[in-house]
Amino acid sequence: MNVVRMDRVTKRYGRVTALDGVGITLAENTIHGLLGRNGAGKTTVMQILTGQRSETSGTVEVFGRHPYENPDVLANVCFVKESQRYPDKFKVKHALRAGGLLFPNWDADFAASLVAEFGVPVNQVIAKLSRGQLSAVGVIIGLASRAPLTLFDEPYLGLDAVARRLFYDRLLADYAERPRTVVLSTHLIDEVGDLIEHVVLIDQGRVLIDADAETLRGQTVTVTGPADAVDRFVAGRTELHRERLGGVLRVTLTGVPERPLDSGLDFEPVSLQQLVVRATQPNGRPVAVDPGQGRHR
Ligand SMILES: Nc1ncnc2c1ncn2[C@@H]1O[C@H](COP(=O)(O)OP(=O)(O)OP(=O)(O)O)[C@@H](O)[C@H]1O
Repeated sequence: MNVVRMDRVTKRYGRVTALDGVGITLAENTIHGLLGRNGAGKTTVMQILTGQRSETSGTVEVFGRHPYENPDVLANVCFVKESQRYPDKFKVKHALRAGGLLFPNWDADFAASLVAEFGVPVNQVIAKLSRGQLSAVGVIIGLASRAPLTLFDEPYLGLDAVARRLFYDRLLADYAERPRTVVLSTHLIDEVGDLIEHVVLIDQGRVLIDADAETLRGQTVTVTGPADAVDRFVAGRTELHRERLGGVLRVTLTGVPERPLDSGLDFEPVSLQQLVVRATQPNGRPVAVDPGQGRHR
């Protein structure tokens, strides 16, 4: 079942077209990576899905209904963002209590264990927390909400590497026991590469890639070799990027299920981060990859 459906969604802010005909479906019980360069439109997508902004045109459905001012939909949605604001005098414990009131699946024991693991002072006024502690509060609320649709818009930017690892580990462990639909928007792609089951890559307001992560990883390679031999191999395939150094050509391709033996060409695997960089850098080329539904091991 799909939890989210966006069809031909456009969002304009005055003269700026932030989203330009976006079509996305997010499957139930899947961890999605919502990736793209600065200003690509990721936050706008998440704001529309969580009823914080309305689309200029197109169709938006979350759990089958439009999310805007729809309490039935929004009770099942948790949106955690880096710039999250809290009332001035709120202490951490107040934010956690609010989480318990807002989210039907809230797990107070889980929240308490995360507070201890992240070392967040619950009696501290939120405005006086360090940047990392503030990020930890968002992450704790996102995890303990157990919302059927949980979106994280880079809320862990303030966390140090150890705390980020803790977040990824707790997310994966909890998700394995209680699957839900998660959207992670991040620029730390290598760090979340193993978590992501489905990739949505947005560039300049358009969806470039919407594909099962495992398939994408397995079918994306960089081929290097003599220019004419590489050109013969890549003919008719979907190119993400090419660079030429003298007589040597290096092309990153997707949709390559098998590497031919004895071709005299060199095939290198491509990480998700490399793929995103190559697909979105100015001489990268848009790709269309068949969407598939993946699940964790
Ligand atoms: N309130 C606004 N008014 C005008 N333009 C806006 C507004 N919010 C976003 N934009 C523009 O819409 C585009 C998409 O912005 P958005 O915040 O969705 O990108 P993003 O992918 O989340 O970027 P980042 O990775 O930098 O957070 C950008 O060009 C941005 O400048």
